[in-house]
Amino acid sequence: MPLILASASPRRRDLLARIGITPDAIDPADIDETPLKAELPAAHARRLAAAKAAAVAARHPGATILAADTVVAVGRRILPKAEDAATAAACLALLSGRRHRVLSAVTLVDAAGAARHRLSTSVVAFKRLTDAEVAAYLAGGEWRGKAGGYAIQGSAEAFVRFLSGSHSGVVGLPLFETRALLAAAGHAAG
Ligand SMILES: Cc1cn([C@H]2C[C@H](O)[C@@H](COP(=O)(O)OP(=O)(O)OP(=O)(O)O)O2)c(=O)[nH]c1=O
Repeated sequence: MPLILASASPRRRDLLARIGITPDAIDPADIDETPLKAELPAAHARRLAAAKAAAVAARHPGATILAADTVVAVGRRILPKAEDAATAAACLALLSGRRHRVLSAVTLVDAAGAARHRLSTSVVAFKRLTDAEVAAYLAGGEWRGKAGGYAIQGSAEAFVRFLSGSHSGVVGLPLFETRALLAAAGHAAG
């Protein structure tokens, strides 16, 4: 049965390829990603992954749909996706010298329309960032479109003093959880 990746993120496509899965189609959900009032980070990631999968499933009856959502959180606070340098700078100021969580929720809707969910939680600790490090990182542009204003798959990995959890989950698609969901729906991963 066809597999649809409900994501505009090229990182998610590349991560899937690492376990030998090429989706038959890519159909981004394009839903409203605004957090609800007082919504906690894990609930937010779960809700958005489920909503992306449901929106795309409605367009592809009988297909398997895979969707994910990644959230960077400091305590109960959800950091924005950085679309401009000022937002990225504010995120980096918050992350400098402390630990944060990265929550990646994955939803798979099977051919019969049943949804299954998994959540990956990672803890990441950044070094204390100097003004020069922040300025250089902002100039590099890797933060654009990234939750929390950084991409661990790029130069920001050099800021990471400690990581516990799932590296692929921080990048956007936790491969352990994704493989389990795909296998349960009859899609063999490498
Ligand atoms: C923390 C972190 C996030 N990110 C990215 C992954 C996601 O693309 C993005 C979080 O936004 P998401 O809303 O999870 O995903 P998206 O809007 O890019 O794509 P779609 O909703 O269509 O699936 O941040 C990294 O690439 N590296 C990182 O280290």
